[in-house]
Amino acid sequence: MVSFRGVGKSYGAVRAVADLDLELYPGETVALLGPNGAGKSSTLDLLLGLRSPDSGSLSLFGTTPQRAIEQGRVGAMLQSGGLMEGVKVKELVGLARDLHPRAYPLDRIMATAGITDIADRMVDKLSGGQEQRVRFALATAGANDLIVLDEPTTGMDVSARQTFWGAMRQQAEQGRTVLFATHYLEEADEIADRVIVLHRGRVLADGTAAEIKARAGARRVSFDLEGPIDRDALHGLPFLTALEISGGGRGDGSRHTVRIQSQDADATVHALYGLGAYPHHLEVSGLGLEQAFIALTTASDVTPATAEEAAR
Ligand SMILES: Nc1ncnc2c1ncn2[C@@H]1O[C@H](COP(=O)(O)OP(=O)(O)OP(=O)(O)O)[C@@H](O)[C@H]1O
Repeated sequence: MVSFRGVGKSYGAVRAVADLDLELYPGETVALLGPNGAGKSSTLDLLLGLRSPDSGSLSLFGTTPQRAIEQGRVGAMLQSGGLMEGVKVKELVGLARDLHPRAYPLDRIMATAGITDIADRMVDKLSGGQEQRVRFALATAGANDLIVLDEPTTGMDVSARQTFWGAMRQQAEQGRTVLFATHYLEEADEIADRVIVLHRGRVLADGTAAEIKARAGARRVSFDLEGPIDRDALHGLPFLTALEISGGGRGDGSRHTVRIQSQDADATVHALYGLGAYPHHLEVSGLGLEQAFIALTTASDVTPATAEEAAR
């Protein structure tokens, strides 16, 4: 239903999207992740026909983005662009409803977005989180087949976020495709059934959150050490990608907690015993999505971050 073939987009010398191939299928909930400047917003702008590609081609529902939007197949909630001022919330949502070829009843849109209680508020008097909910109402004013959300929960409090994702789940259960860009990796982990990691305008990884975590390869190893520690020897352990040592006072008898990221946890632990160390509370676990994301993006950088930075 969405197809990018070799799509490129530059702004002057900045290559925001580079030779991007991407297919989205009906009913998927897809998270678009990437560090700042990775090209997420540019990709969404291209998808929505707000910008034209310099190279390659893209289609939505077998037609152009503009045509698909005219047909009321796409709803979007973007980061940029202010809301219309001088109108009440219900008037603005009513306007979006009137423009939608397959609109839902106004009460239902307002209730779904959790804005019934602010229906009579002026749009320019809303808090950041309330504005986001109104944007959400505008994106879901009718029966869209695809919903595109650029960092939708920025500024929302915990309960607003829960309401928001509950409503999005309902949309997905009704067979809609939901594509959202986010910096909240836990949202991607919990909500998306597919995660696409963009970096420097290209797809770096594409799969379920579990696949992305496995793809990062690294595992976490943590343990405590009693007594004096040899920091250089720990830094010299094989296959380390990150090392963090905490605790330990000035006295020799104190306990340190060591957290390691390793590309080969078995070999690292073996070498640790080889140092004559006796690790207590040894734990080996997979990476969370956040660490996997950092491991993947830093590994692909020309200048990788230091081990300490990667561990943070
Ligand atoms: N209108 C523009 N003019 C010039 N450069 C731009 C423009 N829009 C984006 N860029 C540049 O293109 C690159 C990709 O930006 P984009 O906003 O798509 O990234 P992003 O992944 O959405 O970033 P963020 O997470 O910070 O929102 C960045 O280097 C950005 O500075």
